[in-house]
Amino acid sequence: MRNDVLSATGIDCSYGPVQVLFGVDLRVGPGELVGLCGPNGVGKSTLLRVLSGLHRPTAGRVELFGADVTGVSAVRRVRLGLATVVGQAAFGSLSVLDNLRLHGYALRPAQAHAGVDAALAVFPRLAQRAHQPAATLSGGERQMLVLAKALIQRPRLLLVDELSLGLAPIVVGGLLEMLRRLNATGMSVLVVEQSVNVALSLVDRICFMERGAIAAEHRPQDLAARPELVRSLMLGGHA
Ligand SMILES: Nc1ncnc2c1ncn2[C@@H]1O[C@H](COP(=O)(O)OP(=O)(O)OP(=O)(O)O)[C@@H](O)[C@H]1O
Repeated sequence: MRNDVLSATGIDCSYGPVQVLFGVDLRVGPGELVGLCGPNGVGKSTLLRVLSGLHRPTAGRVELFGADVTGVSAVRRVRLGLATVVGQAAFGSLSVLDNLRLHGYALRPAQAHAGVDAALAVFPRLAQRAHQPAATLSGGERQMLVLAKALIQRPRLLLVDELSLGLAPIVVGGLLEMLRRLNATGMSVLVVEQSVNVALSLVDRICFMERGAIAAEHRPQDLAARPELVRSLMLGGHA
């Protein structure tokens, strides 16, 4: 579809001789918040790596904002408006502010400055800790820092891998609220989530992977009264 912000069609992907993605089709529309769930090892993170340009598919096509980016580098995808949030990596001995500044290195100074200010405005908690070494942040604050870094580039599409991993529910609740607010500003978001309950509380549409492909797609409201279906989709083997 022409106005999709992200469209992946027929994606195959392998690690050496082992194929892990089999003809994946996935799309994210403008302003949509889409979840990607499924059992461990089904290929969710691999798909995210393919979408962000970190791993080359063996077949298929990836389009971002209507442009074919299948063979395009991760850096050029960032320039087109894509940001990816994976893990909680930060330079522990550097301050929160320096971590953010470092992330804006590829931007013009004025742009980087404005990007850092905008990111800190989204996360006042980080602004309070701007001069603290990143190593002293809590898990939730570190997750805020990786989200804030992604925001510096002012992305139009945000890919998030495992936002809730290892975090207390109250911390996750705060991060979800942040994602909702960013989405409300018009930013499209694709989240890979291990917790189906977290995903269901957040997204407009949820895609379930099974055996390296998208096996089902639902609106959260359609799943509210179908816990058995949700369980089988999360365990795999339903298709
Ligand atoms: N760098 C790699 N080299 C070889 N195989 C890999 C590599 N990364 C992942 N795999 C394999 O590819 C398959 C898909 O892994 P992937 O991490 O994409 O799944 P996932 O759905 O994100 O899993 P999880 O929910 O546990 O993070 C798994 O069988 C995994 O062992």
